[in-house]
Amino acid sequence: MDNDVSSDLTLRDIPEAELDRMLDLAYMAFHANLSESRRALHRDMLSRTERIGVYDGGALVGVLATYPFTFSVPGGRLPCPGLTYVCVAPTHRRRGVLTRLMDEELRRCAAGGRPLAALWASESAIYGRYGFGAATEGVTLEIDSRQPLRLRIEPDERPLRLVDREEAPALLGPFHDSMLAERAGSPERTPEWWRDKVLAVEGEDASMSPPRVVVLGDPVAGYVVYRTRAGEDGPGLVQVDDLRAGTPAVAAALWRYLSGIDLTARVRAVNRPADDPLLLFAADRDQVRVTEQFPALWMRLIDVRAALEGRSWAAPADLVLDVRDDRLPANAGRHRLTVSDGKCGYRGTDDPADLTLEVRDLAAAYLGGTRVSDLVRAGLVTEHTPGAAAALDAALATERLPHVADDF
Ligand SMILES: CC(=O)SCCNC(=O)CCNC(=O)[C@H](O)C(C)(C)COP(=O)(O)OP(=O)(O)OC[C@H]1O[C@@H](n2cnc3c(N)ncnc32)[C@H](O)[C@@H]1OP(=O)(O)O
Repeated sequence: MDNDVSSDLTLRDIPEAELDRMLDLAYMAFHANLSESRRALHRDMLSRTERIGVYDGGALVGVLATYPFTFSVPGGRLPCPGLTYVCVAPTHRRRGVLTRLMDEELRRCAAGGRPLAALWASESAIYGRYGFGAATEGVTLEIDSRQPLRLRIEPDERPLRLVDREEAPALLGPFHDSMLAERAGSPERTPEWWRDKVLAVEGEDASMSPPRVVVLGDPVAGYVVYRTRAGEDGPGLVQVDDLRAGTPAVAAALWRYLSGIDLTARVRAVNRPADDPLLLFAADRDQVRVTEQFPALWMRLIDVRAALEGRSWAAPADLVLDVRDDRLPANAGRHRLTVSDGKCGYRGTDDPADLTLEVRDLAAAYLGGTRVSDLVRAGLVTEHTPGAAAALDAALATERLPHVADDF
């Protein structure tokens, strides 16, 4: 694809002075028409990113930015840039501009010693070719709250309290951080991320209220960030942006609170883990429905060895993986994965492979969200040694499904 880019296109860093041009391009590509205050917020957030652009003469025609995230992986955390604002001018689409940006970004990640990269895709067809696999899934849950939420467990009866937006990051940050160990797949949140993203007064959907923050327990045992919208002719909607609870009883108390808010008849949590305990402790599954299921975080193993050695492992294994990686050939070829005492080693070998797989499929399985044996059954991974996929699954297994609540 690189050859398709005409020679007068150049790639370089986007300076801060050009943030408005970058936003103009992004709003055009995403068909957005945003308020001045929202634009100012985006400008501020973009100023904290690394940015690369493709220019046609003086015109900016393609952009890509990265947030400097650290992500939870099983048993630890690893540097993992979050790719965002990926867009190409409609006049320059399908000429290899994205490929050029992406190859440069992957090269920078590798040179900078970043073992992983992650993104949310606007369309699922785009990023597999660059070695990204869908590593976490989200589900949308809807509660019919015209009736009180019926539960099979006793909710925590401690009082709930509303917290100011300004106080929330300092109060919730340490609790949120401590919960990251429970599930892989989430970025650590800085105070700026809380302020500008999670708790932005004007959210992505301008029809929703500012965020409300409700906390249970002191010290914090659980919290919810939600927004509401009045109904046109009837009861309105409660939209849950973020809910975390230390125990099932605390989760039950928060869901019951949300379901009881006056003048609303529906609670919608757009992005929850597929193994959300609410689906089990709801007494009436007709009252709580899964209305959508979607790939959430797309992950790229930039340095397969560092990524594998940087997570913890659930069962011993001794397997030769033959990894295919066209874009970062340092990852390609046969490697022996040996796991003992929860740690793995990964070294090049000439021994025959037990499994042959593309790096995008290894990324899908990396956080424990996709089973390698399912990928074998789907014809995507080749199992040369019977039982090898099951052995790798046992080693990769995590107690809970990975999940990311933060989109970016
Ligand atoms: C992390 C994020 O920010 S996600 C947001 C992504 N951005 C958007 O959706 C905004 C609107 N879309 C765009 O700006 C552009 O169409 C982009 C960025 C998706 C693609 O940019 P382009 O420069 O056109 O991509 P490029 O020409 O490098 O395409 C490379 C390959 O991907 C394919 N491809 C690109 N976009 C898509 C797509 N949306 N769906 C399916 N295939 C696609 C191309 O056909 C091409 O395939 P080939 O190598 O087999 O020929």
